Amino acid sequence: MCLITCLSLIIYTVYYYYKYSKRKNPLPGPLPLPFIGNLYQFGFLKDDKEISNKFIQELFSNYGDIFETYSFNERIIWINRIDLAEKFLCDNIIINDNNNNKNNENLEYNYFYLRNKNEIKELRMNEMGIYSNHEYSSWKFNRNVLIKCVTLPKFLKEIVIELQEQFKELENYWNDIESAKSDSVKSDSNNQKSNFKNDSSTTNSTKKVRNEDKIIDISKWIKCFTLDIFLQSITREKSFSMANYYNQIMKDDEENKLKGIKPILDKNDLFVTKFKNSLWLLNQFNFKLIGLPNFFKKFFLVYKLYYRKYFDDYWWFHESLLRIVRARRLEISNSPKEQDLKADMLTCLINSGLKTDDGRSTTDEEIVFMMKDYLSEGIGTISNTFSYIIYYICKYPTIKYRMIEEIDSLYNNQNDTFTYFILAKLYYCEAVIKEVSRIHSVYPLISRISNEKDNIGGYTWDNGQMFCINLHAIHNHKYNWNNPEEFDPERFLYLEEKKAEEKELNEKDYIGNSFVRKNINIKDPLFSFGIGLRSCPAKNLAMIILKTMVVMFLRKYDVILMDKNSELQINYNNMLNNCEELKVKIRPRHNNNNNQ
Ligand code: HEM
Repeated sequence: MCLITCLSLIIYTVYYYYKYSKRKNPLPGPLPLPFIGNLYQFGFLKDDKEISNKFIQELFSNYGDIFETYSFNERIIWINRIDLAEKFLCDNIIINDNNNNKNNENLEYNYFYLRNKNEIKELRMNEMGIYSNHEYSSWKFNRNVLIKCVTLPKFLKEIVIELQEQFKELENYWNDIESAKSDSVKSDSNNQKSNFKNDSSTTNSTKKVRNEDKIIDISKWIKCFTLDIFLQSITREKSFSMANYYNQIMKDDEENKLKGIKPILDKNDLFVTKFKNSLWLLNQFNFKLIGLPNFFKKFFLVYKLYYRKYFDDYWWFHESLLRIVRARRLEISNSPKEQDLKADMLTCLINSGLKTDDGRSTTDEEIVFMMKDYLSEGIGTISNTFSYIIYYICKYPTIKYRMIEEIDSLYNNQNDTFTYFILAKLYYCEAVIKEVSRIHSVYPLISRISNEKDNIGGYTWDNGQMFCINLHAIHNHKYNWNNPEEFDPERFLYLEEKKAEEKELNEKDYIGNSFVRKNINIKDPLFSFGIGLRSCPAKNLAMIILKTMVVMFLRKYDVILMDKNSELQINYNNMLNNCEELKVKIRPRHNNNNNQ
């Protein structure tokens, strides 16, 4: 028996490498192993945290602009230069219909699919929502509803106000946590005090300022802050992630800990845990199990048992959202017509889906899947981008002070609530956000599957070929950018000013500037929000949220890194480059008399 098994394995291995040597369009890349391909190098068999985006970037340095890897038996072609990815940029639909007959049933769209279709049916993620949806008409319908919501001026106005309310809560927690110990301030101030710009309060009382310094892990606070704002907008109930985190920090301080609301905090914690587990499960199917035959996903008992807990949490979370949608729908239908409804995300999703261009309304289930998209796509991207912004402006204080200057010139009073209209004037802050997104992609990789035979990178590929587009490599490639390793927001300032001046982009204007155009038909050189048909439908909303957060923070606080030589601590997890820790010292600026 043993001999037969060994013999079969040897025969399979020989056959595997024979087929590998005869593959169409051989490209450079690491040698795959039978059954698992290159997954052992991607850390598949280890803990999630060890999957390294760094490894992918190393492959790029070793194998160049186009290379290949294997996930189980699925061959993946990696694209690392923008001209090779030009076909994916198209946001028009390529119709594969021989009779040129616009019959919906016969339409096929190239590069519409992000992954293979063989994800587990049980999760229903291939037919609902946006991100994982494989059904074109359902995807388009849902995407349009979401776009309608996230571009509604009423929604945008409200979210900017909500952010400011929430920020006040965050500040209250910051005020309550122990001020930086004078010892640490003293030793630290020797090295770093000069980094804090001399604001008026520094001269008033050094002692007072010292006591107001706070040492915080801003990446953790901002994750909780974003979680709260998104959960609140989707559930219409107060969420308590910041409160929970505060209690965690104050665990030894019984006096200051929040105790009265413990049952509420526990309820929130349970909800967040279920949400995180269902997100984890989605990502397993979307990305980790690419290439695993569906047979194993469906029938492999150990596999099913291993994931059981996550399946249960997935459906627990789903049912909870469903109950929330039904209750809100009822509330809306019972409210008087003349009543002005709040513009939270849930209300907008329900209302925008009531009468759509397609002449049908969204079902409760569809709304639940969109809510999940909103949460899963919004929270990590926003919070991590904000942490990177803080990191880079600490590394480049002159840039930080120029942002502060721009903010101060627009907002006289630190305590006034501001509207979202004024955010459009923050050209420099926007340029900084874009430069941070370029140099450090929070979402470094995206994937596409061809639906028809096509030529990419000078090779002809059959339909069903999977491509991975390395946004991080594209954003840092010498082919497109002058001195890509330099952190230089000016390159985007130029684009923004040009945009404002001319309204329409004139491609020639970019030649010779920071973005080097090589006859590529690209309107915007930054791809942090993805590429083409499936690009992020909420990029405007994301920019509004990020700018609001930057204004709220910088008009009140100055910030420095605890360790000015520290590197960003990043883990590639759930498709995102997650900032694990960012210890900073913050100091109220007090440069406004109204704030005293
Ligand atoms: C800084 C913030 C954000 C970044 C960097 C970002 C980036 C991205 C990227 C790279 C993609 C994949 C696109 C592709 O495959 O080509 C994507 C898709 C998506 N994003 Fe965002 N995103 C951000 C914020 C948000 C927010 C706040 C939402 C909430 C509504 C959102 C909702 C989505 C959805 C639903 C998709 C799937 C689109 C589709 O498949 O059609 N994103 N995003």
